[in-house]
Formats: sequence, structure tokens, C-alpha cells
Amino acid sequence: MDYWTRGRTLGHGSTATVSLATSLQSGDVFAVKSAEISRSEFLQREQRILSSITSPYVVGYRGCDVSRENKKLMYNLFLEYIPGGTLVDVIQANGGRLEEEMIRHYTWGIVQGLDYLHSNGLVHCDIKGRNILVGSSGAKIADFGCAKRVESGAGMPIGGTPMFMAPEVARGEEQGFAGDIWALGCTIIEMASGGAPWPNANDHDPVSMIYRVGHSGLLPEFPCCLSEQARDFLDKCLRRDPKERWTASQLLKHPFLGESNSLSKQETNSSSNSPTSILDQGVWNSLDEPESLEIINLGHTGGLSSAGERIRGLSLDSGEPSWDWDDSWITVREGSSWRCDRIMGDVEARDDDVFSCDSVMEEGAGSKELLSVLLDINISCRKNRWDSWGDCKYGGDSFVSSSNLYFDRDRDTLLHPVMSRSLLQT
Ligand SMILES: Nc1ncnc2c1ncn2[C@@H]1O[C@H](COP(=O)(O)OP(=O)(O)OP(=O)(O)O)[C@@H](O)[C@H]1O
Repeated sequence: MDYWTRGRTLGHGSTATVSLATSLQSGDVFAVKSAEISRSEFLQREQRILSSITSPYVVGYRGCDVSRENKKLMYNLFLEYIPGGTLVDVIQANGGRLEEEMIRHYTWGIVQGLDYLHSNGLVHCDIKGRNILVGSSGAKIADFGCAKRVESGAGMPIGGTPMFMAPEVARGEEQGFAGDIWALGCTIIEMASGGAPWPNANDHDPVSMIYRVGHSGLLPEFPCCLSEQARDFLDKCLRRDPKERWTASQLLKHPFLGESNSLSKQETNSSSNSPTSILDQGVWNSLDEPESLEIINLGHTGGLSSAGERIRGLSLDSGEPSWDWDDSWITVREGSSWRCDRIMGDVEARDDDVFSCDSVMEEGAGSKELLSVLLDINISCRKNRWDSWGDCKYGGDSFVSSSNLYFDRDRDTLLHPVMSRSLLQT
């Protein structure tokens, strides 16, 4: 890609912003996922993975470059533009839940994608509706910022979204192919119910979420609207023991996908980019047409001016659980630790204070057992009170997306999304 211009924003994650773009030579439209180069570790990891694979069920790779915009060096990953939005957008556009025929259709595409990835030794690690894009031929797996190769994955931190984590992943034991299958099961629940796989869980409280998934012995509730066949499929995905879960290639032969699946097969055989089914047509009609592209000429970024506004923008626009942004947060990176100069309840936090799990647990909610394995966490807390776990932030040497909680096992560190956003701007 030689010369290109950036168009309207398609979406935000906290690791990157995705915009529409157009090639000045060919006029081709594509998506560009960009992050400041100093904060592009996840994006570069995604580039390494996407550039090595190609499948109709995975968002297509189109190249990468580095640009200078607003005096900043940006790392850009070029992707196939998928106009239908994410699966979550499609669920919302269909009144909050999908009919079983649509669930079958999208599930078939996701399982095809997983079968391809797994047979190439790749684990996605963050399957969920928000990371599935919907094209004219069905579902395509996107957002490979957490993905890893099984042969090199042993030393890598566990990543993903707590609400979609398999029990063995939540316990920090392993994150393999079977973890993606569990997350697929959670995504089916998302499609069938329009809600979270653990409906009563507090997704602002990721630590207790992880504890519940990993140690409670419970399963997410199966939506009652599903047929027996679909419930049986779900049962094969949501086994707590990863060895009992079916593989993607087994799932492709399950009657839920194997029978009466003419829609999926017919669409895969089509090379057209236009919607080819009534179902898709409904989706397209409900979504915005792309706006005309605005040339920015690699030297201008429009939009939000101050760092604070940009942070708030990330917080508000991500569409993820609304992590509170509060100006009373002060987090400063200093050496390898984080400091906070606020008074919090009975505890005065001084620079570089390190709170033990016990002192935190006096005020924190639940999950002591899990925290006991996370020693020496550096914690900053909001002014005047210890809040729930969802409002605490945990130090570490990385940054993450608004929806994801990263668990850095080398440093025994949990990273909280709010902190990631402040990290992005400091
Ligand atoms: N190829 C694409 N075509 C169209 N829209 C896209 C494309 N890739 C991403 N998007 C939009 O941009 C949003 C953010 O993309 P993505 O999830 O890849 O970013 P991220 O920074 O990795 O996010 P996260 O915070 O979930 O890790 C998506 O939810 C989607 O709305």
C-alpha cells in the first residue's frame, strides 16, 4: 500500500483505532487499524499472525506501514473492510437476540474459522461477539491482538475477556484450543439471549468474575429458546473439563451445523461481496452506509483535542462495559511501579506503596482465594474510598483493551482497562 488516506472511524479498541481508508492508486477501500508506534505491541503481534494466514472465515490481511500523523509515528495494519459491523451490532440490529437459523449461520462461520486457526497451530484467545465481524458471506474472526501459536504460547501471559474465559484459562492453567471452544459457547449464548454468558455476574468486577468461572464449578445458563439440537451443540462447547470439549472439526460434524445448513454453504460458494441472503439484507439495511472519505494526508488527525478528551473518547466510544472515568484517578509511572497521591478511606497511599492482598481484601469484594496467588500487586485506588474491584487498578507493564483483562503471570499482575487508558496517554 503506497499512498492512502484515512476516512471515518469504524471503531475503537483501547489498543488501536480502526478507520476506513482508501488507496490513492487503486481507489480500493480497506480498514486501517492504527496505534502509536510506541504502543503498538499488540498490533504488531496481530500483524505477524494475520500476515501468515488466509481464510474466508478470518478478516483478510492487506499489509502494514508506519505513518507520521500529528507529529506522531503511527503503526498501521491494513485489513479487509467488513461493512456489516460486529456480531454484537447485528444482535442489536435484530432486536437484541438472533433467531436460531441466524445463530447456526454465524456459528458455522466461526467454527470454520476456528478449525482453520487450530489446524494451523493458532489459538485466538479472545473469541466473543465483539471480535466477530459480519461480512456478506457470514462471520469472520477478527482482533488477533491476544492470539498466540501453541508452540510458543507457554511463556505468554494469559489474555482474554473474563466473561468469556474457560475455567482452565481463568485459573491460569492453560490457554489452548479448547479455550476458544468455550468462548464460542459463550458467544452462542450472547447471540441467543443478547446478554452476557453469566447474566448475574458483575462485569465491572473482573476478579470475582474470574474466580467464579474458574472455581465455582458452575456452567453458564443455556438459553431456553434454543432447540434440543442447539443445546446439545452448546453442551459440547461448554464442558468444564477442556478434554471433554469437542474440537472445532468435531463440531463441524455436529447435526446442529451439519444438517439444514444450506444457507452457510450456499453463501460460502458465492464470491460476491454483496449481501446474498434476506438475512444479510436485513442487516445491511439497518447499518450506516460508509461516509465519504476525508483525506488527511498523513499529517493531520481530526477529532478530540486534549489527552483527557481522547481518554474519555476511548472510554465512551468503545461500546464495552462503561468503566467509569473519573478525574480523581492519578496514576503516574515511575520506575517499575505505580504511585498514587490520594487519600483513600483509612489508608493513605504514598508514592510506590505496595498493598498486600490482605490489606486490600479488608475493603475489596470477594475473590480472596484468587488474589492470594497474586502477590505484591501495586494498586492505586480512587480518592476517599476503596471501591469494588472493578474500580481498582493494578500495575503492570502493558496496556490492554477496554473489554479485556490481562493477567501477566511473569509479574503476577492483573491489568485493569481504566489504567490501560491512562497508560496510553502518559
Ligand atoms: N476490518 C474491519 N472492517 C470494519 N470494521 C472493523 C474492522 N476491524 C475492526 N473494525 C471495527 O473496529 C472495532 C475495533 O476493532 P478491534 O476489536 O480489532 O480493535 P482492538 O483495539 O483490538 O479492540 P479490543 O479493545 O476489543 O482489543 C471493531 O469492534 C469494529 O467495530
